[in-house]
Amino acid sequence: MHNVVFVLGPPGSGKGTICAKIQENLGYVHLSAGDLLRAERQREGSEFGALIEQHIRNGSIVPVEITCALLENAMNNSGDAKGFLVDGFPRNEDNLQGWNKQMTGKALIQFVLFLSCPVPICIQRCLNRGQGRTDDNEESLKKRVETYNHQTFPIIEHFEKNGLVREVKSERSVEEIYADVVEVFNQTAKV
Ligand SMILES: Nc1ncnc2c1ncn2[C@@H]1O[C@H](COP(=O)(O)OP(=O)(O)OP(=O)(O)O)[C@@H](O)[C@H]1O
Ligand SMILES: Nc1ccn([C@H]2C[C@H](O)[C@@H](COP(=O)(O)O)O2)c(=O)n1
Ligand SMILES: [Mg+2]
Repeated sequence: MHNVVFVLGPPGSGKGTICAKIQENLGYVHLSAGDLLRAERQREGSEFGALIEQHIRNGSIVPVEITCALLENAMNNSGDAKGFLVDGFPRNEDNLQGWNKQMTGKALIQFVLFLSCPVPICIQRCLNRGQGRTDDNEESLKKRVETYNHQTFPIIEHFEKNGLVREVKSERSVEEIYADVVEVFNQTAKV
């Protein structure tokens, strides 16, 4: 049974940055759904490359059958990990239903780490990111924020109703955010 922490928040809220620090210090393995999709997009012979690129540029969400298979494969190939930080997933109802269908009995959701951050700050972070992403532009970001507000935030609200959300305000410095994140993990370990 894989232990899983979902990491959600608007584009540019710092999910990847904070997950990297958690992985470095707390023994969890970071799996970014976006990174896995970008790798699949580039993979020689992938039948999904064009579809993935279209969704990424459009800020829309790839069908869960593709994304969940990549996540499950990565978890199964990660050896005996303490747990997995599943970054940027589930991002919509299709993701959530697909996860429930494919991963029930295989994964236990410990909690959802929600990095909340004002959208204008997030947009500036993405525009300044400098990683050459095809979706770090005004047009794509507009659509990504739209997707987050209308499709992803309802997923966070779903988990909130089940008492699983741990919100950390993320407009602050990385150090301040991470200090609160460590406390969240410490509190979970005590339960
Ligand atoms: N607390 C912070 N303060 C200032 N800059 C930050 C902070 N956290 C992350 N950044 C920077 O903002 C950019 C976006 O961060 P990151 O890639 O971690 O966000 P993300 O939530 O994973 O975004 P996406 O959903 O687009 O993948 C990066 O350039 C990162 O270095
Ligand atoms: N569950 C997911 C996660 C990501 N994607 C696609 C669409 C996103 O805009 C893009 C980039 O994700 P990020 O690296 O910003 O977390 O990847 C998806 O379709 N489904
Ligand atoms: Mg990211």
